Amino acid sequence: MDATVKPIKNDIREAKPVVRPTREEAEQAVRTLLAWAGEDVTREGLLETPKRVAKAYEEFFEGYNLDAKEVLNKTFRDVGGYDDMVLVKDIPFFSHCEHHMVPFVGKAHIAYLPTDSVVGLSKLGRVTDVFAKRFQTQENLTQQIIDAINDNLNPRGAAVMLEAEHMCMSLRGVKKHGATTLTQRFTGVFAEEPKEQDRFFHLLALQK
Ligand SMILES: Nc1nc2c(ncn2[C@@H]2O[C@H](COP(=O)(O)OP(=O)(O)OP(=O)(O)O)[C@@H](O)[C@H]2O)c(=O)[nH]1
Ligand SMILES: [Zn+2]
Repeated sequence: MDATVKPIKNDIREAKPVVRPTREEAEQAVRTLLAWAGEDVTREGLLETPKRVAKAYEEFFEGYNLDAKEVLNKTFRDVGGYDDMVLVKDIPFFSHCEHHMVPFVGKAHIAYLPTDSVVGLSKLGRVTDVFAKRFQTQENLTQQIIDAINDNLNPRGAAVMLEAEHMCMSLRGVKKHGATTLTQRFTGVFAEEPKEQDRFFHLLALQK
């Protein structure tokens, strides 16, 4: 495979290879946008900006190089037979809206009911970033997180809720600053038994 052709990991769209432009082409695209916005791209303050933006993009979108399977492949059995709900709430994340390429920022709440093993708690934050650090819709992000948990942990049930503010709704367009979007997905026992969903919501509502 050509070095510039990379499949997107953990994505149903991964069947289609992605041809990546060179870094120089990416930097040139930044210059084009600056000039289109009305800037003089030769002024001193902007000379290094294309390079900085490319570097920032490598960080914002590193999820395309990450693999959820690798994040979730290490599990532990030595938890005294614990098989009740594990919930990590208020996981901060930011992603970028695929429609406007501006951030949406919020918190993820992720729960699962283990079968016979658990995963390191930090990995739920890491798997959120595997998918958040891509161009996304909030719905797709929610679905990808829960799919990764189900595919890799085989839990009795999983629940994912995201709450986020979309800058494309706050800073431009409709300009509804402070509006929060909630998305949620339940699978397994959480989908089948309302009592389990209620427990999830109850634990989410508990004050620290
Ligand atoms: N469902 C969903 N919509 C999103 C998300 N992020 C942004 N959007 C919406 O995507 C829509 C794109 O609408 P368009 O009419 O194609 O684009 P637009 O003219 O820029 O729309 P406005 O934002 O209304 O100005 C907007 O309504 C956004 O609010 C997301 O994560 N999920
Ligand atoms: Zn948007």
